[in-house]
Amino acid sequence: MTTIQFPDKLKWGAATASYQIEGAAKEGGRTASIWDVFSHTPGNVKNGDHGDHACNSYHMYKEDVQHLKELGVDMYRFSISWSRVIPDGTGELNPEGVEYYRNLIQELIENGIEPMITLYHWDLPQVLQEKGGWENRETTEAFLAYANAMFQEFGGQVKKWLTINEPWCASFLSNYLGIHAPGKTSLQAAVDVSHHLLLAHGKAVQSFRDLVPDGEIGYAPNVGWLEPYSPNQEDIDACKRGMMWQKEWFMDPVFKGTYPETLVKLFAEHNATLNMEEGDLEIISQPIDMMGINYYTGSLGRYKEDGGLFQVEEIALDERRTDIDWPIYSEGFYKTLTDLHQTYGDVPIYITENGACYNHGVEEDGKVHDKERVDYLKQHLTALNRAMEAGVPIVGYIVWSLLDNFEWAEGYEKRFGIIHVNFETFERTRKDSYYWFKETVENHSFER
Ligand SMILES: CCOCCOc1ccc(-c2cn(C[C@@H]3NC[C@@H](O)[C@H]3O)nn2)cc1
Repeated sequence: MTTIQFPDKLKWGAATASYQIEGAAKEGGRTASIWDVFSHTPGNVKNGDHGDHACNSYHMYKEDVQHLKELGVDMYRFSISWSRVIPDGTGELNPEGVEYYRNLIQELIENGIEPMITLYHWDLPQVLQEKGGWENRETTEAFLAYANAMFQEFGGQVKKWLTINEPWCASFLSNYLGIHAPGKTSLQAAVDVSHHLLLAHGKAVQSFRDLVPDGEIGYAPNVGWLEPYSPNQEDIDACKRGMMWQKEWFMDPVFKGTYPETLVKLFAEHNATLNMEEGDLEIISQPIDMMGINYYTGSLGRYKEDGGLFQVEEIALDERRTDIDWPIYSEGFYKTLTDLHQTYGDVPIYITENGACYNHGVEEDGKVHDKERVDYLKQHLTALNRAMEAGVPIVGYIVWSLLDNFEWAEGYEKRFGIIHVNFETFERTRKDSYYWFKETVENHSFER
């Protein structure tokens, strides 16, 4: 047996998101978000699932906090439902909505768990979508007002903040590929949304410096790794293009104050122009205190002339896939982390999401034997440890997810939790992976 030992300074956490776990969609003054509309539109979500009740965490947050306390983690990453705290998208705060998050934060702190808030985890108020949503530059001002209100309400107790979760998903997956809300299929819309998300991020970072001067703020891009299928230059270039879409497009503006020219040109060739105003990039490239990285999967990449926008096709390294059919590629995690460090320097990195979809149910012994998830976590935490030893400044690892939850267009069938949720009774059952993660956190190490 080999021991994988982590430095004591590495923080451990678990993550969720508002639309995926809260439920109470029409309670406490909350109004519809784009995900309420999208999930209630037939055909958009598997099995017609939606987030009306989700994990019922709006009513069960105290139990969730107890699971976190007994897990022994340092921090809990959750997101705020914008339409719960500001039902009109702009203007008045909803006291009931604010009170829910104040109670959650209080419960966490009283149980020795540090809150990490994600301001935008995809659930834009529908009221704002009806005014153009993120395609409308004005939404960046609405986001700033929402962020400021949250900084003022919770900045005294909450010192770790993320502005935007997975901007690639919230822009291209949602407005070009049409797979997530609002389900558009316009490259121009996606390019506009991606820029406005980054602009909103920069405006919030600027304001955060005044409102929470002792806090840390960042954002949480998602990245996948594409390893060239062969040493042929066309395969190497195809992989660079494919990864640029999630990596350089969302990181160069923040860390270098520029967009990658290759993609600006590629989008223009497909009639999608980057519409910026003077000063936008200065706002976007405000220094941040940390970067969240969400990593799940990777594969080999090979040039394919008719391989879509980036002329690349993905080929799984081997047949092992999770139950959401994503290849398992922990070496890609190591390569992603070392590549980011080489490209963007010593910005502290939180792994804000890493985890696997396995759809085990509760067995007759009342347990959930998700060995495959434990194996996935062992492989990826080994890769993380290698990256730390290679000098990558990783400061935290936050597993996705604490609970099985609403996995967007895949609905409830796809389970990422270390805790099983019965979506009829809302009963929580700790999986084998919960107990393995608890021991790993406790010992800062595991055997493999
Ligand atoms: C190119 C074609 O691609 C078709 C599908 O494309 C994707 C890509 C990525 C995802 C995806 C889902 N998740 C997990 C969530 N992260 C945030 C949290 O809320 C988790 O639920 N991350 N990425 C889904 C679909």
